[in-house]
Amino acid sequence: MAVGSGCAAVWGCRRVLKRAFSLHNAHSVRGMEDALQLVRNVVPPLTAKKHKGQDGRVGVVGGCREYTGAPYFAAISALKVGADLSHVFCTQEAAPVIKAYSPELIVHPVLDSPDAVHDVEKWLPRLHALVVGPGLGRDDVLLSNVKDILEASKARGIPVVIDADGLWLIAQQPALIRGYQKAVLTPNHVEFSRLSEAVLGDPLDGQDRRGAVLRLSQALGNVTVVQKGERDVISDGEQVLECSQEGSGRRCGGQGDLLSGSLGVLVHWALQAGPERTDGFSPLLVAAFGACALTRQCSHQAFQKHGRSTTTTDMIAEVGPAFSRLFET
Ligand SMILES: NC(=O)C1=CN([C@@H]2O[C@H](COP(=O)(O)OP(=O)(O)OC[C@H]3O[C@@H](n4cnc5c(N)ncnc54)[C@H](O)[C@@H]3O)[C@@H](O)[C@H]2O)[C@@H](O)CC1
Ligand SMILES: Nc1ncnc2c1ncn2[C@@H]1O[C@H](COP(=O)(O)OP(=O)(O)OP(=O)(O)O)[C@@H](O)[C@H]1O
Ligand SMILES: [Mg+2]
Repeated sequence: MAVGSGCAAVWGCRRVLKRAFSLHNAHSVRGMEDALQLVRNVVPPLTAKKHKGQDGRVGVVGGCREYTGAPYFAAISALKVGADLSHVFCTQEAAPVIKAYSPELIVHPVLDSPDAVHDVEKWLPRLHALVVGPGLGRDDVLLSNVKDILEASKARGIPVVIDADGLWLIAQQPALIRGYQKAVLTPNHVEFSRLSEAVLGDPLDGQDRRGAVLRLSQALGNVTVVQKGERDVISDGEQVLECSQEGSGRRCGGQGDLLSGSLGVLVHWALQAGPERTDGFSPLLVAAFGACALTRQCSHQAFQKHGRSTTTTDMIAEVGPAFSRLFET
């Protein structure tokens, strides 16, 4: 079934997509293919008619004394996926380090300044999406600034991807994000348990990952949740998708940052395309599926070249070829 043209009814697509997206059963490749096609539907064409910035201006909020790699990975991934401009809002100390990694990023050393919230807020009208948390750390002053930045982003309707220490903040104050339908949370195993405990008071049920992700999303007022793992489980509180695109056995740090940065761009593209292009599925669900598939494909391709020595930098070098392979076929 070709989703889009060949799919007569949204409900037909839904039935296909609702089947487990596992490569271990006969329907799965077809299910994965259908979901990949939905992602293809939202990728904007490259034309001579566009101006710089139209395909995405993404901001990453993170980067402190300890962690400079994570915000770099997220921000450069956004650019490599196809954003036109990628900003990093980090602490003063982290800024020169991040700038030195890449001349392609716009780096603002503002997150620990007395006017941090104002300094970020003035950029918000120019941003299409914000990725909050990679390498943020857990300093109370920074977290308090980020809380206000999140409130300001919500007030402007800016889509937010929340990852890493941003999820630590949400676990302390779930109300910050509850009911905000333009938010996607991307917890790893430990971050998911922490959120689940904080929001539902549940210890994680490892047997029923789909149910656990669905329940967390519902309890947060249909915020989209991506639980990363052996399979990535994604839910908006109504649908559950699983992504089992082949990755690799390499679990080096930074892969989640690649995912959250990519997702920043894909969320913008999917929202811009709208539900008609995603056959009635939530654009954020489709964007999340795309970012998961892309990250895993990067891991797969990098591992084929570098084996055990694969690092996130090797994966980022695969973003272009992996994207073409998955979404430009
Ligand atoms: N190069 C860098 O600057 C990097 C910085 N990072 C940053 O490091 C900070 C802390 O992130 P962490 O992810 O370490 O979060 P946590 O500080 O919550 O630590 C999670 C711990 O759980 C462990 N863990 C992960 N998956 C697990 C699983 N499935 N089962 C059992 N244990 C598991 C990890 O080894 C880690 O020690 C964040 O700001 C993050 O963005 C990471 O993104 C990695 C790369
Ligand atoms: N056991 C696994 N098998 C295959 N892929 C996995 C496995 N665990 C995680 N992944 C993939 O690795 C990517 C990052 O997930 P991970 O759980 O490592 O995030 P993270 O801990 O937040 O990473 P980071 O080090 O960037 O913080 C995701 O695309 C996920 O699909
Ligand atoms: Mg992480």
